[in-house]
Amino acid sequence: MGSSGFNWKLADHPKLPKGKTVGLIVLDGWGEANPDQYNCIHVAETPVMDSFKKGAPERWRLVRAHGTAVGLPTEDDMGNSEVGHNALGAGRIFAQGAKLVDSALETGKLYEGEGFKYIKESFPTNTLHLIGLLSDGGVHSRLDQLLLLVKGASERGAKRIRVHILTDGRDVLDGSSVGFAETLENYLAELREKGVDAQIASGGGRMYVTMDRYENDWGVVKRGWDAQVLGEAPHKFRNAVEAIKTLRQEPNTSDQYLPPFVIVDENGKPVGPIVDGDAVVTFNFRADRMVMIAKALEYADFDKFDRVRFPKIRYAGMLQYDGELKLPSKYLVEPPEIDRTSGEYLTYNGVRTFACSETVKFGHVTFFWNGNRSGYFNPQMEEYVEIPSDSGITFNVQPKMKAVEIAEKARDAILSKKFEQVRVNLPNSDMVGHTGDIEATVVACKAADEAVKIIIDAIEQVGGIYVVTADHGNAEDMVKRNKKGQPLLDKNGNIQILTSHTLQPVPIAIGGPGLAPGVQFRKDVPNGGLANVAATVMNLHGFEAPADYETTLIEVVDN
Ligand SMILES: O=C(O)[C@@H](CO)OP(=O)(O)O
Ligand SMILES: [Mn+2]
Ligand SMILES: [Mn+2]
Repeated sequence: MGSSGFNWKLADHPKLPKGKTVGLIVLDGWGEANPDQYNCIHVAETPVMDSFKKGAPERWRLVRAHGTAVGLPTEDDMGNSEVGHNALGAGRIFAQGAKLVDSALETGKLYEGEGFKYIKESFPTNTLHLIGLLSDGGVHSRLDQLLLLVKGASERGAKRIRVHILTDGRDVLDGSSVGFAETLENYLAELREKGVDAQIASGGGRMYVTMDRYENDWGVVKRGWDAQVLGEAPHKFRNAVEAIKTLRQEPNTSDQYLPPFVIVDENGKPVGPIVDGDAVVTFNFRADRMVMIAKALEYADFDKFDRVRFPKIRYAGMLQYDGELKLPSKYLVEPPEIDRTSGEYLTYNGVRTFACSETVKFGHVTFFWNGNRSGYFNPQMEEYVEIPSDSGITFNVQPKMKAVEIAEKARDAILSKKFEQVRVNLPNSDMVGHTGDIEATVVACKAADEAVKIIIDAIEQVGGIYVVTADHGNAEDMVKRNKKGQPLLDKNGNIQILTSHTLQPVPIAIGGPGLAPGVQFRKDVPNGGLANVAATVMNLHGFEAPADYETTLIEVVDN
């Protein structure tokens, strides 16, 4: 029994034994697609992953990792780490942030909640600031939701609105920011005609300004703070479209890495610093890259960088980003209630867990895995190890990242026999895939494959079981395609590089000496997705999954 009185006891699996070491490997951004020159996984030497597919067809299959299979609004929504790891860890499909915000805006419920009432108190006298990612990528935020929120707020009394934009180029094509900024500018101009003083106030590229995660580099958040709150940045412009167009011409920049800028008036004064009494909304629905800025905006006690000024604001997140820290305390839309995750169950059923990745993905196999909850369920049963990531670089210059270090930590954890589950995320194919550098992504895929080898060799040694899968696609397709699947060319005849995730399914492979001989993938779950993995893994630990979990992918046949 847990402290809440809830019965966490899982039923024994009728056929599968307990106590095996299960190595659970998530390759980040590793999908299955047609083998061509833009499929970096195909181009790379990946003997280990290839052997799973070729060697044991009844223990290798594809699972869905995008759209409704992971709780996103439509089948056109690519997968991402948050929804992917949520599904992997929770074993059920929850309507995710993107969808919840859509419906809260559509029904108007967003405006009736505590969060909106709270920020609304600032409207008569002060400015409403909106900070977030400007694109239609649908991974962290969506432009249409931002426009609806601006409209809704202005109809409910917001007279002065300032938008602090973060340019994307990671979930959408590089170079598309100009268009998104134009759309927003035009919309704000319409509002100005109606008497609302609405403007873009600052900006910067998402990977260089504000949207760091897992405390990899507070300097990123500070650059955003300086521009958004203090109104200070190395670059000053009269409007955002001009800012983006100009700054993109600087060497080594892109939408993702645009330097911070502020918009100034005719006297050179910033148009929208954040001051006492203002309301602030971070409009991203996705959690990981909003937690750090939320801490800076909310915590009186804060020592990560010198804020210079800490204005007394009314701050709300689009969602609550961390369910354990209850951060931020005010929010516009209730987050998905991802409860009773597999990780929590396993701590109550004697399964000791080790989880590891490097900083940039550390929270994926801990925080996301556990339903957007930081910390341990039970520190006696769990150990989480973070390998520090390199910071201040784009990962195409270091495509091997910390794959070997992660794999060696996992290997040692497996050989120590202190854990029944050893879980890792290998970031390479995703992080390097996002840079759009095809050559480097090939190196990244090879490095990930080598890391898998280190871990499954350790599993062999202890007589354990491995489960290798991925959270969504990325490196298997690096080019934008037309409906027929042919690469699209830009005006100059160059292929259009796809930096984003994809809609592709991902592989899952099981094996190892500890796997009971008759275990194989069932044929009757053809539409299986990431949410089916949790029940599968519980089985491999010797338990039946809870009744409301998505069904297991495996069966045990007598042979
Ligand atoms: O980097 C990120 O924030 C996203 C892409 O926007 O990637 P992932 O979902 O793999 O973390
Ligand atoms: Mn991912
Ligand atoms: Mn990614």
